[in-house]
Amino acid sequence: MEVVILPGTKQIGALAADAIESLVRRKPNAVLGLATGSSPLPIYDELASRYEAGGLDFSQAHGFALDEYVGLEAGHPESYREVIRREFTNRVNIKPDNVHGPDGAAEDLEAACQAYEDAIKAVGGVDLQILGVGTDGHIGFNEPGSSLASRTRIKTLIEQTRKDNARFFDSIDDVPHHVVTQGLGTIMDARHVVLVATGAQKAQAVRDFVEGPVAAICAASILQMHPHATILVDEAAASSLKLADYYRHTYDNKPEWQGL
Ligand SMILES: N[C@@H]1[C@@H](O)[C@H](O)[C@@H](COP(=O)(O)O)O[C@@H]1O
Repeated sequence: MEVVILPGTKQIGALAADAIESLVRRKPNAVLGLATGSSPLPIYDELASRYEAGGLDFSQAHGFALDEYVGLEAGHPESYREVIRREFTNRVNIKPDNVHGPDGAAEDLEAACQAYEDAIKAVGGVDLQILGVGTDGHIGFNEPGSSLASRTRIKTLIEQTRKDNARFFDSIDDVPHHVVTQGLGTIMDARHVVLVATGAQKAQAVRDFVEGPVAAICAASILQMHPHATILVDEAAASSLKLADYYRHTYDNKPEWQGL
């Protein structure tokens, strides 16, 4: 796990975009794992401006969303399918048919979750998975207690997550209780994961998953077992890390050829 402490969201967006740009240049049909929430927005903004400036081509790339609410009608502006479209895929030249999300409106959710796993496998798996983290340490919608080996499935949201996400809805009553999410096992299959956390409200979760034990009570801690996990944090989100100085020293002295 590599922890990179950066001054702010602009630098975080640029560094993550560098990793995605070099992947897409190396492998034009790269498979990107796309996350919602506010944390990845600087990455999407940066990728959209690099695309507009010319030279960054997503025409052969694929995108797979992490998760989705259950029970929102198709086209609901806060369904993650719409959010991903609005915040990222509509702003670059990725083909709409190449962008997928778990189907939270399916009649048979279990079959839809299996079909999603199959679709990811069919394109060869995710090359780079973008992640945020919830205040309770969830990634995707893998709430505390999620099996560390879980696959795409239905989950029930913890009240705190519904409160955290209520800002996107008219009221907390409109936030669904159920979601479908890639499992921790699914996320762990991605070849590179890049997690972004910013702001003091994430400091505890960051400390728990980076420096605490690997445990289902803090789902993101499974990333300690990932061979290529990059954690991009601002100073506020890094403020509770015991080894912050070591992470800074390591990154400052990193050989350039290593990349992210
Ligand atoms: N399912 C999403 C997560 O993928 C995201 O990481 C989390 C944090 O969001 P934010 O980045 O807005 O804090 O929110 C939601 O619960």
